[in-house]
Amino acid sequence: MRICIYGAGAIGGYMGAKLAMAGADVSLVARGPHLAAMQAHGLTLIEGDTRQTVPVRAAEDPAELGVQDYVIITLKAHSVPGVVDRMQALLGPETTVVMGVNGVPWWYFYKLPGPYENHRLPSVDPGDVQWRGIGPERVLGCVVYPAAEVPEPGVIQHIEGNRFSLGEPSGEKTTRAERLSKALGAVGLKAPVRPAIRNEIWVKLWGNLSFNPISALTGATLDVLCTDPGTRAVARGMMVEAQQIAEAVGVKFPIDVDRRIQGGAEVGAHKTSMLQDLERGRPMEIDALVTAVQEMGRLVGVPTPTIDTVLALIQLRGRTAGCYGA
Ligand SMILES: NC(=O)C1=CN([C@@H]2O[C@H](COP(=O)(O)OP(=O)(O)OC[C@H]3O[C@@H](n4cnc5c(N)ncnc54)[C@H](OP(=O)(O)O)[C@@H]3O)[C@@H](O)[C@H]2O)C=CC1
Ligand SMILES: CC(C)(CO)C(=O)C(=O)O
Repeated sequence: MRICIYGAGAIGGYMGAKLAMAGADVSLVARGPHLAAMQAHGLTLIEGDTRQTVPVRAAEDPAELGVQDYVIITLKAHSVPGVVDRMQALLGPETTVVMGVNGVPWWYFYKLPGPYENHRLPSVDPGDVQWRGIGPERVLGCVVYPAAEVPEPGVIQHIEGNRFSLGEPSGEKTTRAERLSKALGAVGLKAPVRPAIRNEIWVKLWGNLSFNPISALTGATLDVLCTDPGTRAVARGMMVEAQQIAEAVGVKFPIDVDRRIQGGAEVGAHKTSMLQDLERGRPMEIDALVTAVQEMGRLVGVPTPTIDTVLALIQLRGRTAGCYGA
């Protein structure tokens, strides 16, 4: 089984290292000093007290890697449209593409029974570039739970978690999903196949939608922003609006808003990825995490006053910092 990880940074590097250490046929697409370090010295994974280095097949140009059975995309959401052309070298008629990316996925409405079936989301897929160039029929949905970082080029620091939930947009149990689940399970990752992956996408998104921009606007860590009465109320307001939107498109939440905020508080003094990106002057994942939810609200007719306010603030914050927009 040939697996290529496209965007082998923190999350893709973690997954890639686990696969490579177990002898799987895995290759990595990366760039810059991180790619150069992996090519020269291999990929190092630090997990707890263990530090292991493994040789990996890594390239910037996917054409060097050939057609794959699975392409696992672990880029930031805003980076995916720009690589669709290059990715074609990895895609054959049977290739499955796993979207290991936070936020509302561009394929969201594919095979979703109801009035919005096959609706497109310009905020995450401008010009339908992914819909046309990857194709929703190739897609296996994924919710990424582990936390990881790249402390220096060629090195992945695993922080916590090992679950990558998988699910077909149609909810069907398929051989391609089961095969990947087994392959990831065999290397020490958890990859359950879910019958309703969108439910899980929203539970994760609840936090990213609200905690991430609030942390970037305030500089606060999760423990603080989830317990400060003012920011907690803002997060709660965003999440309640999001719940109304999600339920309007058939999502069922297994927990309530307050339990989800409590979960965020329990993560502790952790900076969200959006705050980290802002501090490092890197592009922020605003559109997949927040703008797309506003767009879905407009689509289903749910007002989003709290989301609109926070989105306006974080977009301007991102622009003034050179981390968002043109
Ligand atoms: N890190 C985490 O703990 C978690 C992340 N996620 C989600 O997972 C996804 C991936 O995040 P994460 O792993 O942190 O991101 P990273 O930025 O660490 O990884 C993405 C990698 O792709 C590389 N890349 C970008 N564009 C290209 C390109 N055109 N060609 C080749 N390589 C490219 C980046 O290089 P460069 O650095 O040069 O841009 C980087 O090494 C995001 O959606 C994130 O929100 C979800 C849960 C936790
Ligand atoms: C820390 C957490 C869970 C916040 O929602 C996250 O996923 C992120 O930082 O992107």
